[in-house]
Amino acid sequence: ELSPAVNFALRISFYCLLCVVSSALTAPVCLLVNGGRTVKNMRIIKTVVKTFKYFFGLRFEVKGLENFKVEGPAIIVSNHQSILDMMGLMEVLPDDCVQVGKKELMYTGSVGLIIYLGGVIFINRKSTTSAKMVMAEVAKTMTTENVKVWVYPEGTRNCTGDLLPFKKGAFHLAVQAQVPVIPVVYSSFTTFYNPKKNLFTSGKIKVEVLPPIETKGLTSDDVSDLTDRCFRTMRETLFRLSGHPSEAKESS
Ligand SMILES: CCCCC/C=C\C/C=C\CCCCCCCC(=O)SCCNC(=O)CCNC(=O)[C@H](O)C(C)(C)COP(=O)(O)OP(=O)(O)OC[C@H]1O[C@@H](n2cnc3c(N)ncnc32)[C@H](O)[C@@H]1OP(=O)(O)O
Ligand SMILES: CCCCCCCC/C=C\CCCCCCCC(=O)OC[C@@H](O)COP(=O)(O)O
Repeated sequence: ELSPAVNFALRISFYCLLCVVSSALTAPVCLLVNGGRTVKNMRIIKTVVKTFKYFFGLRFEVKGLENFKVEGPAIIVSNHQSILDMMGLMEVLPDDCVQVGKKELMYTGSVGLIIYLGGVIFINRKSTTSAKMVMAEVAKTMTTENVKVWVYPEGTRNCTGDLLPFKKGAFHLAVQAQVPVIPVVYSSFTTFYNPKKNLFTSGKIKVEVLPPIETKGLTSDDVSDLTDRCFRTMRETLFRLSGHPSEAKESS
């Protein structure tokens, strides 16, 4: 029998290998079908990534997909626990939706290439000014190009079973473009995935797409309130989905 540490390392290495190999095989398909960097490639990437869950015994139980059916663009915000999130992302990703990612992801070989081809917007987290400039540009183009933008407002991975405080970029973006915010919550992975405990087994992930929060008429003065409201709703949902109702009560 393998030790938990070896078992964990093998499973994570296999996940990374799957990502690297699938990206190398999918990139030429994206180039042939769509000719270059475009959000249309996300449909191809999604089809491939949706098969990954079977290798790891993961099941997704999704509710509220109808909440994505808003007219035109929107900002989607969700909790970010692990590199495994890419499976959960592709499980629910609506058409014409790009993600905001850290620019370091560009330098991960074939994975960087596929992420680039899928139209991911890269930001430099070390420079607030440049990140804000990129986000302001996105606010302009998302309306003209009719795309949704997926942001992880915690700004980094966090697998503690709770949320980190939200950064405000996504909410500035929503107010600048006057588009709704759609929160998406994934239940905590902690029962089946915990790198500190070398835990990575099969498991079930509950996903809930919450009703859109309108931003029409809001100004930059309202961004903090909008951020807080979204944070509270998502935290309550996270605890409800993950089975920690007492903590949800304490936070309200
Ligand atoms: C086929 C096989 C495939 C194999 C599988 C592989 C992959 C699948 C394919 C594709 C999927 C790719 C998915 C990629 C996911 C990547 C996920 C990530 O990388 S998460 C990390 C990066 N994302 C983020 O950081 C987003 C969240 N962060 C923010 O929104 C931040 O606010 C920020 C804009 C980045 C700026 O952050 P910074 O820390 O520098 O500053 P603050 O947030 O503290 O803000 C300072 C200050 O400025 C105000 N502010 C912020 N933004 C704006 C704005 N746009 N306009 C005006 N003002 C702004 C903010 O309010 C603060 O002011 P104050 O404190 O007064 O409120
Ligand atoms: C030639 C270079 C070769 C490098 C090989 C690297 C191989 C990488 C392999 C697999 C990675 C698959 C992961 C898919 C994308 C994951 C996106 C992601 O989850 O990024 C983390 C980011 O959101 C937050 O970063 P931090 O938590 O702040 O850190």
